[in-house]
Amino acid sequence: MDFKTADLYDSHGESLRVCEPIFRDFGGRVRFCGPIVTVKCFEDNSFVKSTLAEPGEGRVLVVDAGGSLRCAMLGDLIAASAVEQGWAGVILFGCVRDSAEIAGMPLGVKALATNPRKSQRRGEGQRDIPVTFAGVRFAPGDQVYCDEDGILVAEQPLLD
Ligand SMILES: O=C([O-])CC(=O)C(=O)O
Repeated sequence: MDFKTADLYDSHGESLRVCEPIFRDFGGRVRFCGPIVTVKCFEDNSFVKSTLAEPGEGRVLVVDAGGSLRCAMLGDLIAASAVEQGWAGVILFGCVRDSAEIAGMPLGVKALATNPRKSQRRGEGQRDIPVTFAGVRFAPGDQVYCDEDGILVAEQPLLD
């Protein structure tokens, strides 16, 4: 997968949605892209766990976790399940934990920060709805492109 977000921006300009630069990279892959699947949840990672246990088929899970810094929505076990199932990555508007292990995994992970506290699982959340954070709307089926410079969202695939 050979692309740079800066070059994609130069080619496609403001037809792309450009995320505000609030994310850090935690995964072993920094450059990743794919069709978007969405989850919306708050301090409850039930839907993150169940979605990443399904076949990923190279898609990217975008999690609107409300920007909470109070607990982690993704740890090494769920991240390992995402790798096993073939997800390209996770963009998480929230926190991760087990960051040392996640850094060694072939998975893209962009999130806000780390927190050792785990979330509660009450089975609450929503799936496959448009979500908005970091100044950008992420709709299921949109394409997302991530690298060390940031995150771009497009309505159509940009690469061959
Ligand atoms: O289980 C959780 O809630 C998060 C976690 O630590 C893991 O994925 O290993």
